[in-house]
Amino acid sequence: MNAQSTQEYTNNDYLLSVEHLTVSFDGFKAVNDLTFYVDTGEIRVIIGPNGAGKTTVLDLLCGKTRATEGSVKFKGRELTHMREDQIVHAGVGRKFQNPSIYEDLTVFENLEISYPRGHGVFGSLFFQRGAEVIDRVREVAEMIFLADHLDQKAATLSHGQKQWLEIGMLLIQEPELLMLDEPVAGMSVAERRKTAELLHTITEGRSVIVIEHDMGFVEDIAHKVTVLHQGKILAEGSMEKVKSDPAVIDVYLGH
Ligand SMILES: Nc1ncnc2c1ncn2[C@@H]1O[C@H](COP(=O)(O)OP(=O)(O)OP(=O)(O)O)[C@@H](O)[C@H]1O
Repeated sequence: MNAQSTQEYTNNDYLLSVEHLTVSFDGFKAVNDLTFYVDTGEIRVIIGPNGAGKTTVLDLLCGKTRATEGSVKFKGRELTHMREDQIVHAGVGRKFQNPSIYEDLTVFENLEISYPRGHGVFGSLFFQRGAEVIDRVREVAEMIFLADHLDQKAATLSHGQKQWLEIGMLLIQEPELLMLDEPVAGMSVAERRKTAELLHTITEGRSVIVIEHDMGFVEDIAHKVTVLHQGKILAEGSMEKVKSDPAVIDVYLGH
């Protein structure tokens, strides 16, 4: 093994190793020399003021934005040179802020289309609906609290149910790392509570990275919190620790 490949596999203890990750937009470093590690089974929450670089970090991890420098290793594989679809295939799922579900299809059909063998809308037209798929759709629908809504058109779901459906569409692909950008924005208190329950259920054998502004929700879900400020880590640790950090109170929580 040469020196470079030895270095590439240094942090296999973690599901995700992000090291010295940097992206520069015309000289402005939106993410600046970021290093953090995520364990299997961990729920990591990224918080920080507007413009801190939170969404850009997820964009870098899922391949939507190319890193200028640094490395992202997922199960020991370098992701920074892979295309978005290759990263999805490697086991990384990303949910954006606005749900991208098919409103005219039922809950069942939305989940079925997302089943890996379905290969999107066109592939699924020629796709035999086997018992295996039906079982998996039912199992995921149960997890996302939509088992009694399988025949309902997605358009008629509440805002919270649509968010859960999209999480379900990712879960059916069995990602080992799931990234969620503000999953409870616009949800009722009851829906937030159920979403926290859902996140705790789905971390069995996988990790979740969540960007969130709702501190009550962060307290409910976070195993560890990373606070970003101006593209850098300001603080990291338990919610308890981060909450009482004067620098965090100064730039974020005190506002
Ligand atoms: N493609 C881009 N080109 C130029 N600047 C960008 C680009 N993407 C993000 N930025 C800038 O990078 C900074 C970080 O943005 P980002 O959206 O990651 O912040 P954020 O922490 O997610 O903020 P918010 O909480 O408001 O969503 C901002 O100043 C933003 O204007």
